[in-house]
Amino acid sequence: MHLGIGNFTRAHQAWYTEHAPDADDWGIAAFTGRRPDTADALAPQDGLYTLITRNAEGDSFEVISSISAVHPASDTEAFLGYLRDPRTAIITTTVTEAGYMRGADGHLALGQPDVAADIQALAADPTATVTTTPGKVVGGLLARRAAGAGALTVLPCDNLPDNGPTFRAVVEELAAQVDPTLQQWMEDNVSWATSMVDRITPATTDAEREAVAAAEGYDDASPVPTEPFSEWVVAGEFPAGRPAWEQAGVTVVDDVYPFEQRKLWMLNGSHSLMAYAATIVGHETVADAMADPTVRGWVEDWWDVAGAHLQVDADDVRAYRAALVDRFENPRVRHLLAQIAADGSQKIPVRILPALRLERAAGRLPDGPVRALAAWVLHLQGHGAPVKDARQDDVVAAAQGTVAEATTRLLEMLGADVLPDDELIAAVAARAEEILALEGSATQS
Ligand SMILES: NC(=O)c1ccc[n+]([C@@H]2O[C@H](COP(=O)([O-])OP(=O)(O)OC[C@H]3O[C@@H](n4cnc5c(N)ncnc54)[C@H](O)[C@@H]3O)[C@@H](O)[C@H]2O)c1
Ligand SMILES: O=P(O)(O)OC[C@@H](O)[C@@H](O)[C@H](O)[C@H](O)CO
Repeated sequence: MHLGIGNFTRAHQAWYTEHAPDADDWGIAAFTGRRPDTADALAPQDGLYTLITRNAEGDSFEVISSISAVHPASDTEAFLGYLRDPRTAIITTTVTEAGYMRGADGHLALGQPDVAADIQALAADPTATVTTTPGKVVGGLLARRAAGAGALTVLPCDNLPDNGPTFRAVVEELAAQVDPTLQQWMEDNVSWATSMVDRITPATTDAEREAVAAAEGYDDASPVPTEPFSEWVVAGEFPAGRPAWEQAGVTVVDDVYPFEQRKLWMLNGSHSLMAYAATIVGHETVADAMADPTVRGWVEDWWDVAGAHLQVDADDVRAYRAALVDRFENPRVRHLLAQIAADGSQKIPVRILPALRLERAAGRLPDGPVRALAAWVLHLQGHGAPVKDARQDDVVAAAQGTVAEATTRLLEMLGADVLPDDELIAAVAARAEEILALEGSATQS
């Protein structure tokens, strides 16, 4: 089962499952996370869609058939039905960082209205329709326990550090409010796996639909564009089995952390930096931003800092960084910075602030992470990409006033992995001024 079908899972988990040698034994029953769009588009195509791999030299097209059913998020009957079936072995998720429903303290946001409503609904009726992902999983596991359908694995595939334990914590916290007896059953029956996922997968536009029609001669309402590179690193137990993913290129390890830290800081960190800073300068896509020597210099500044703290050897960091340049410069992957900019309140704390905290602890204040933070503050003040955030009202309110005031409030609000101090605040304000001096310059040339 997959929760949160969108473009990424169709370029990644579904692609690995398609290419596993035992693919015929497996199928993915996918649910959208909130809106029914993807289910509406894919159901008439029997879950089939075209994956467009965009090489610098041209496109290749592949029909993916590993998604055997697609349901809207609201289809509770189907959802519980799969979990009552012992053949369901794995729940994967791509519900975005915001979908984990965590508060600033990292725990389940119990006061959040959707979370509170799910707890109330499940306590009254364990088969109730609920809307948050932790709520759905608790309802699903209650149904699985009642059906005696046995063990399974939960395998999150979102860009979050420690996504397995993180997801486990919010599910257990919600379960404790609904039915504390589920805890022991989960301990005996649920394996929480962790994964690092990587494949740059932009949103679909009409250009992709037209490309499929022109090259392949059929209409696909929902093709997925992606890059040639793909990586999936997985740790965990699969008591009910899994596709032979390792034969399709998945790396199975005991500890995902070094892979995840490298990817979240180097790739996603520089993505966030560009999403805020380069949209202020006037760029629209990652490739445009990378072609601007000033922005490229900002990215290199960030990589110098982030790379120095990774738990992988220096040669590996160099190779990863060189590969990222090629991936970001791929002219055929049109990855909109505005898409990456969403939900900074969930991303900045895991992509940028850990390296900044390490630098502050060592008495340093390097430009790379300070500039990324400054650019996010400016973004929240209305510069560059439009603000779209799971904590929209809170972050926009906190960002009022001067950059110094805004930065202080935002760092305090984020739970202070990095505490605001005078020197840091002055540095953020100085980097912000430099970025603002270039506002709109790319669109004026
Ligand atoms: N696109 C990429 O390049 C990429 C690469 C690696 C990892 N990811 C991970 O996959 C996630 C989804 O990316 P995508 O490109 O498929 O996006 P998408 O917009 O195509 O799909 C997002 C899915 O998440 C659901 N969703 C959104 N907010 C939710 C919420 N608050 N609660 C529950 N469900 C919610 C949506 O309904 C949809 O089903 C990302 O947030 C990221 O964590 C994406
Ligand atoms: O998908 P998000 O919103 O978590 O982050 C936006 C991008 O940084 C991200 O999608 C990358 O393209 C991806 O993580 C590459 O594997």
